[in-house]
Amino acid sequence: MTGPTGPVGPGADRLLGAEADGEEQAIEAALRPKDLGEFVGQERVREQLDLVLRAARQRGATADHVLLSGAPGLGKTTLSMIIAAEMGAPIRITSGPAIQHAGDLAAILSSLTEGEVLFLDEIHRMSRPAEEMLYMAMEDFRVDVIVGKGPGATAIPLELPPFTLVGATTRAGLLPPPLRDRFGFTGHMEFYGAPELERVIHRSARLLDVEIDAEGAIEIAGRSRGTPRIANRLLRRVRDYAQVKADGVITQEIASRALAVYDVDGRGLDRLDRAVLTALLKLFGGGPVGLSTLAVAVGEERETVEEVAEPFLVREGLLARTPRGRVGTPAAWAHLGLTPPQGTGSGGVQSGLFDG
Ligand SMILES: Nc1ncnc2c1ncn2[C@@H]1O[C@H](COP(=O)(O)OP(=O)(O)OP(=O)(O)O)[C@@H](O)[C@H]1O
Repeated sequence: MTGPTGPVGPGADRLLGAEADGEEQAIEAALRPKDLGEFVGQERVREQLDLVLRAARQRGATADHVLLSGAPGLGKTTLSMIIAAEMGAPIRITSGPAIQHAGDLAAILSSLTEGEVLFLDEIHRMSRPAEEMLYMAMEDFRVDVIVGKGPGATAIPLELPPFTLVGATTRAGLLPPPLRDRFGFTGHMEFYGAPELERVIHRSARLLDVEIDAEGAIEIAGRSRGTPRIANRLLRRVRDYAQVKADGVITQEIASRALAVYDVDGRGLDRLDRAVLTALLKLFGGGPVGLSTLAVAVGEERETVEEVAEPFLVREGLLARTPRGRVGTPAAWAHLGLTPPQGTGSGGVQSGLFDG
């Protein structure tokens, strides 16, 4: 289907998606800061975590369990690896969706060594029985392994070595309170400001052996949606452009030209984001319009519009979710250089349709 700005399609370019794909993971590994000193930004979490880890080291104890919450690509995996490195401990990495049965978790827990860090990504997506096993493991370093079925089933207690669980979630609110309460420390990762993203970009450029000037880094940082993973990804695409179309050096002009080729606009919106906004403003006069209608208009699934495009548009103050549907804000009209019709569209915003 064709949207108001041309075909977007289910495979719409997600250069700005915050998830990492397979190939990217290897590059990310090379760009990961190795200790707290190298980790850019997140001052509060860094300072608090530094205290937690230092105190544990001084006591010669295993660090308390740590919960990290925040959007994808903000550095939760990186921080879990830093925790292990700072504690001089090995790390085991798994994720909630990979643990479907309590037995899967028992197998992992029983093979941990003393002091080991277990990183459990997307911890909110673990199955219920596994979650209940985790409660006991976190608190008492013990699990009950159930042998047999029905009335003849018996629980065999299994002692575990002390370990540090680092749980990561994009939605701390989705965690059941008994699980949340068992973490000794919770760090909430915020989106990064432009100066921090510039530091991430300069650091990555050094590691990738790419020459970039201050303005070039500012240009990329401004389009990175507050997310280091996206900043690193844009840097690599701009590097390609600089290498093929210029002398390899990234300046403001090169970054700007490159990102125009990749359809990333000055504010960090990509094709899908702009298609959604354009449909909302041009076809529906700024709304309110239902999510399903908006999705059909841009030729995407409801979920794609809701989960991929909208969070950033809402965060940027360009789109509002109201009880009567989606509404384009005055900032959206301004961003696309359009004039709102009199008395409708963004008028909905002024007449108090916001739901919060
Ligand atoms: N504070 C930081 N300083 C420098 N680089 C960072 C920082 N945070 C993240 N990065 C870089 O961003 C990329 C993504 O980080 P990471 O994989 O840790 O994110 P994440 O929050 O675990 O994402 P997800 O939840 O999607 O797995 C990595 O390449 C990492 O090097």
